Amino acid sequence: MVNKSGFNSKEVCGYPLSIFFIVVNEFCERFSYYGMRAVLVLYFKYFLRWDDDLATSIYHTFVALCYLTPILGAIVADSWLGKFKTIIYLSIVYAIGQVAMAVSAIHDITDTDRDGTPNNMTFHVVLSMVGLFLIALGTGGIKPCVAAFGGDQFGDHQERQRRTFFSVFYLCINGGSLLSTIITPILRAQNCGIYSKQKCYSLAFGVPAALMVVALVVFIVGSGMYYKAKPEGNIMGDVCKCIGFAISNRYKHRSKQYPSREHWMDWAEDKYDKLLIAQIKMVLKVLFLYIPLPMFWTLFDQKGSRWTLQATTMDGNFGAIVIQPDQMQTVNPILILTLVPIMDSVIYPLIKKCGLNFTPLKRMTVGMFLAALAFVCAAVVQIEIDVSRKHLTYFNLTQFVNGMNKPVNVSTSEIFPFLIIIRATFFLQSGQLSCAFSRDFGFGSSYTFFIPSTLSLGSNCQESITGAEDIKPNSVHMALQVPQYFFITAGEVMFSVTGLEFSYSQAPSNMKAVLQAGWLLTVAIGNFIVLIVAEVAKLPKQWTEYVLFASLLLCVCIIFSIMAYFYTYIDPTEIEAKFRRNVGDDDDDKNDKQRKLEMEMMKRDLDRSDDEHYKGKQTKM
Ligand SMILES: N[C@@H](CC(=O)O)C(=O)NCC(=O)O
Repeated sequence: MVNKSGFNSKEVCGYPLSIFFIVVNEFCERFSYYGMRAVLVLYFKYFLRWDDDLATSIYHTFVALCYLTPILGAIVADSWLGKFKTIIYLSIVYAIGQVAMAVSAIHDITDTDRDGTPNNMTFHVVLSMVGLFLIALGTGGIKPCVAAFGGDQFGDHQERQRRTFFSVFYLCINGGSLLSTIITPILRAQNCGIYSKQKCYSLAFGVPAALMVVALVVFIVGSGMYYKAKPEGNIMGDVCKCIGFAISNRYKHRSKQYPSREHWMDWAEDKYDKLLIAQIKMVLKVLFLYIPLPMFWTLFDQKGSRWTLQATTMDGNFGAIVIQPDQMQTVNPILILTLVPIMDSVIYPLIKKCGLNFTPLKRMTVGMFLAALAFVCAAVVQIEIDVSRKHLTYFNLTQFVNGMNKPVNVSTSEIFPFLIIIRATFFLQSGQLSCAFSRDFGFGSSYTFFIPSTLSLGSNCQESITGAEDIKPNSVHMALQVPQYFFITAGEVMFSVTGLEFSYSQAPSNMKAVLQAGWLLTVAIGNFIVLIVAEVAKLPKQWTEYVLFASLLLCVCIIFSIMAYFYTYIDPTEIEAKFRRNVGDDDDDKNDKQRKLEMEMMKRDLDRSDDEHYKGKQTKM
């Protein structure tokens, strides 16, 4: 198959073979990203021993950084390296970051006294922060490139196949996210270590690191099959320069003696192409509409922080399986995989049949409302938890009272997680004495075990050791989080999937990437808002913070619906064609030299008439 640029690519069932490598790459990369992110907040809390607020703040700073770097990636790819090389180089940076995270979580490295806790926490903090910075640079940098690189592989005659590719691409994102969010919490819950056994964060970060290496290798293997478009020049730079010129030119002509122009961007006409100005106007119109959007992400991204911390205070016993708090996040991709097809093939057509015009902006407004509703549900669940007063911690606190007159060494290994309850086995070691006993725990419970003075060589520890329950297990079930996950995911489908499509359809042909970067920027700002609101509000009760966020989004939702009401949908292709036709008509009549001459004369005439006009105004005044 020969694509639009004359590139001859191999095809399978009408699809370029190269996209197979891109789709697999995306699956592995998203596995790596979401797998690492799923356990991140618990790593901060239980490994680095940060409090909930610091853990939440650093988590959101990291997510914000991941969505700020796409601008950097887009600039590097468009103006310098091209998409292929940008993906390769930034994927290497990304993989190094993931490896740094895995190494930072090996407690044995600084556990000099071998008591199970790191002795030099600064080393672990610094290494993990460097790792997170590299990951943010890598994942954000490649984000606007991979999907666009996939789109580039199709010819103009393959519109249908390209659309299918983007759907499969989105499903791969959520497939990767779903699998990793199930697997990494399981790995994290294992015990591992050289000198002492601790929760295995190093493995939970190590597997995503390995998957990132796989993603890179798969992408490189496909190298010979890709169509690699040359960098088209820095469109983002051109846009900024043109806007800058319009502003400075407007400022230079700020005096009332100069006639105003229809749009402030028209002040760029003195130097820039009319088509470019028209395209920038379209982009600015959409960017203006983006202003309230970060608030949606402020709520949406808290499922990885506040909601995961909330789940640690709940009972994850689902009968046949025990769900880890960080595994609750899988509800989101599961619902995405089911809701997207249902919405597309049932709900939206049904609404259309009822004669309602459910425009993209209306869908996004409803999506915001649903996210606010999700936080109302989270607040109700939080009140339940607070009332139950059994929310100390998800981890079982265990202490031993030693009745013997010699020291006893106790170690433990837990059997996780596909059991109805958590069963912990303890190993006791004191001189010649060595025995083991097992106990079942409920989530959040705390026990004290008594080692009797009579314990000796050959004793049956299972029977001899008695225990007392200090804190009863968490009683509020994790299933209560399902409604809040349902509303936030339904909101995501209506808001995010529609928003992406809206941004694409309203963007001029050469600025689709600019608007994608703008869209991703709203996610970054949303995550910064979490930090600001949480810091400024400093509410004593978690449920009041949820209500505050729900109220803020509701207000923003009302503002957005008003803005949306005044928005008029455009067809960028038609507008661009109109401008090109005007230039084309000129081309038919004039040769290059003549046109240049005419332009010069026109400009001189304009300058003269402007001068006269201004002079005239001055005399009138
Ligand atoms: N629904 C999310 C994935 C998740 O949160 O598990 C999604 O589709 N995100 C888009 C992305 O590009 O990661």
